[in-house]
Amino acid sequence: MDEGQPVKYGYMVINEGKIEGIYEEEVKEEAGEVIDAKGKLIIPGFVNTHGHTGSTLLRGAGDDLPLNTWLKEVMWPMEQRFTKETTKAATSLAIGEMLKSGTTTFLDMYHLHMDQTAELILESGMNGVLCRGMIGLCSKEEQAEKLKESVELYKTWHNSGDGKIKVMLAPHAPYTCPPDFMEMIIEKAHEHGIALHTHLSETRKEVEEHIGTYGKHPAEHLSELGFFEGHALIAHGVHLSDVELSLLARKGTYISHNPKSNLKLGSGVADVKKMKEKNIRVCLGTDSSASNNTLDMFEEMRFASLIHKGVNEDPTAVSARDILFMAAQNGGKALQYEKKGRLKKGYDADFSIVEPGGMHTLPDPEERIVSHLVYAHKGSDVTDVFANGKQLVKNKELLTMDEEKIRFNAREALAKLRR
Ligand SMILES: CSC[C@H]1O[C@@H](n2cnc3c(O)ncnc32)[C@H](O)[C@@H]1O
Ligand SMILES: [Zn+2]
Repeated sequence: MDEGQPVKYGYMVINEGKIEGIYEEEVKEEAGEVIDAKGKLIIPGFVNTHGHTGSTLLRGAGDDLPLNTWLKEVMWPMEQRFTKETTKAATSLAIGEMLKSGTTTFLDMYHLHMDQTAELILESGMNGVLCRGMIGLCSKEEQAEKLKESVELYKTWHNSGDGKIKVMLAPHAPYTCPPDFMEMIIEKAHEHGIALHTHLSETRKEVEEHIGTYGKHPAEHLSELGFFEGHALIAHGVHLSDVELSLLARKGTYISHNPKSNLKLGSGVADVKKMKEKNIRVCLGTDSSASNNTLDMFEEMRFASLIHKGVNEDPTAVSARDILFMAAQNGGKALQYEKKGRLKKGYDADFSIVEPGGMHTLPDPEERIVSHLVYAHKGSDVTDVFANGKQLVKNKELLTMDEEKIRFNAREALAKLRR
């Protein structure tokens, strides 16, 4: 399903992980396996462009706090106690949840055990972008060590697993990475041609403090340091000035819009209507389940579609098709996958089958299907999921992961943390 393209009925042929073709007539050629999705919807796999899978066990911890307090008093003290086992339990749970709700590609910004995350992604069959999140509130030696680790991660994993895994460099945010450290990271990114990802202008407080300290807005400051000269993706962008938005438009920077997290932390609402008017490349992310609290891209799509209509008092602010485009096709581009996020010949066979029969999606004439996908469907309507042509979810069951084990390990790992 592409932007502006109608819903189609037909037959999709998959070969060697790619979409070989989509036909209106039945294909008579012999097939290895035929999947009957009659009466169901086939949609592109979602691309979740911002999250922290390692934080998944903190779902429901530290509710009702603003970002600054939430990070300093809940997240960071808890995360300091995370072991490799904790992170494995958390990331496995996140991958399972994402897969079962139709996400086939995600970006993970985290600072612990990213090699293990890479292994888990490959085992699951999903696609993932690894970002070793760097917080620079430490000694110069530690900063250098974090950057070295990030570059190592790139050298080891970028484009591995037949291109399933990618790596970006990720300074956590301008308020945790002083300009000289930020500059070092940007230089390394340019030296190796690595894309950059960071949290940017998420809260009013951080922007005001940045202006107070440096006399300039954070995005303008990052631009001076060269952040937007290569491929760049920022998360949030809730408090960007008009000048900054125009700058990001000019630079072709991607913005991961994370509406549920922004609402839950009381950070505000990004001006997606204006971003659209300025032709900024917007994609969608959940952030972590500690600030969301689910990783269901259907929910993210619904919030993204509704809040901008409400805040702008304009029901045309963002359409259902705009949102689907952000959740799949633009996400694929933001994460530098050339052929993801579309059901089109030559694209990777990343798709989900969605059950249309629930009472919450009836009646369902053809012209309302896109509307239903954004305004009515939920992740639990996904029955089957494929990535790179391989089936990963069948009849709502994970094929490459042991769900019982994931559930047990998540509870156990949290219990251990609390002991
Ligand atoms: C060092 S990268 C991982 C780091 O990021 C924290 N985090 C999670 N969500 C957010 C957010 O919305 N803004 C800023 N930082 C966030 C997470 O807890 C990890 O410490
Ligand atoms: Zn985040």
